[in-house]
Amino acid sequence: MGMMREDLSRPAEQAADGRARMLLLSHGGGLLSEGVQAQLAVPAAQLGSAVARHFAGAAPHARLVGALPFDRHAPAHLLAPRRVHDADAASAWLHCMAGQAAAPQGWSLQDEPTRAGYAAAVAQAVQRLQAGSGLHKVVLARTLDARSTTPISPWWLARRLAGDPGVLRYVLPLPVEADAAPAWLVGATPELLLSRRGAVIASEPLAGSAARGPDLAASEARAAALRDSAKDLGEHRYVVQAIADLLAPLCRQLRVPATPALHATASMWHLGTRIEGELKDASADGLPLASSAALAALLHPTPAVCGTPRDAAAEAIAALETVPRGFYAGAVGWCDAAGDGAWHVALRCARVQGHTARLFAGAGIVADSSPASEAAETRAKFNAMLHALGIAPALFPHDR
Ligand SMILES: C=C(O[C@@H]1C=C(C(=O)O)C=C[C@H]1O)C(=O)O
Repeated sequence: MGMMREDLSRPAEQAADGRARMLLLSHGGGLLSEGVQAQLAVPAAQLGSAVARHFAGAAPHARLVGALPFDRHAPAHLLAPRRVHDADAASAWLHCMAGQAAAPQGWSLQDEPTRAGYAAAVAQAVQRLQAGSGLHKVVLARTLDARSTTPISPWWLARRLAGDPGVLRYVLPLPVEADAAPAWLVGATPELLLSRRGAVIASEPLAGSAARGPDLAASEARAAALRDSAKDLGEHRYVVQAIADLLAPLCRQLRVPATPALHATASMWHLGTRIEGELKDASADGLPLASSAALAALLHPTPAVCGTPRDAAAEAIAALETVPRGFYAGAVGWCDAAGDGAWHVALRCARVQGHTARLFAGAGIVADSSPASEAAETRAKFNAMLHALGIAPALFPHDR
């Protein structure tokens, strides 16, 4: 079912606007892909076998790059690039492309839902969670459309997101309708879904959050409160448990720390747990180890972005959210023919198309969540992107 499609756009055009380039860049490394040789557009459940079939007989360094959408049942957007460049080349390309773009200006902002609308959706979720119907956690997101009077370059935006050692930046060209303007998902995510190198795997889920902010003492106090918060520790535990339950049967050993650590980005505190394991040697049975893409598709979406249990939470999201997530809260990454690779949760991002950047932010809701605090948390999660876009906080729609 590995659907192979030839890319029909002209290479010269691709080179000029960067449409067929995907970028991943973190403190530890990165890549820049170029061109499209083939595409894999299957849903998560079929991804492992489609990736294995795609790589049958390929050289070990051959790679797939791309993303899984939030919806497990929607097709992934994976590409076999013509070339893959290293982190230095990726960085140089970003610098060059960003340098050719002007800073967007003349912003107008529109939130959907409004803060009050979001708080109302959280209140409805809390009712469902308290009703004892078996739903334990659901992650609800909201969006903010930032419109500029001038075009927004995804490369300019990705360069503006530099400087935070706790995140991985990404620029992902998105599939669009034939006559639509090109679109990208651009972001800086702190969350590792799954990495695999040989038999060694790691996942570092985050859940439970607080804003950092400029006042150091207040920020430290919020971090200390987060570490002790029963509500946040509970919210976090669902994620760790779900990942451990899915990985344990595949591993000969799996280390799951009993308590989370504090994880910082430039604007947020999170509770994070680094899970590490070693895959069972399945090759004795003549089976290859599950690829990083197959493992990412198995875990996705975790309760950090969807909820617990997964299907009931996805249903609640479909009922309570008004804007489709698309690739927000999906997974971005790469996998090579040996199965190694890394996949990150597509958070702290904007869908950039023409003059518009649609920002997304969500928060995990549990039975004792407060609608006002969850609205404030999502507002804080917009900050990194608002700052990168050069949008003054005062422009943010007033609380309604
Ligand atoms: C959903 C988002 O973040 C996720 C939700 C978190 C939480 O509920 O505390 C924390 C980190 C992420 O796993 C987002 O940034 O949009």
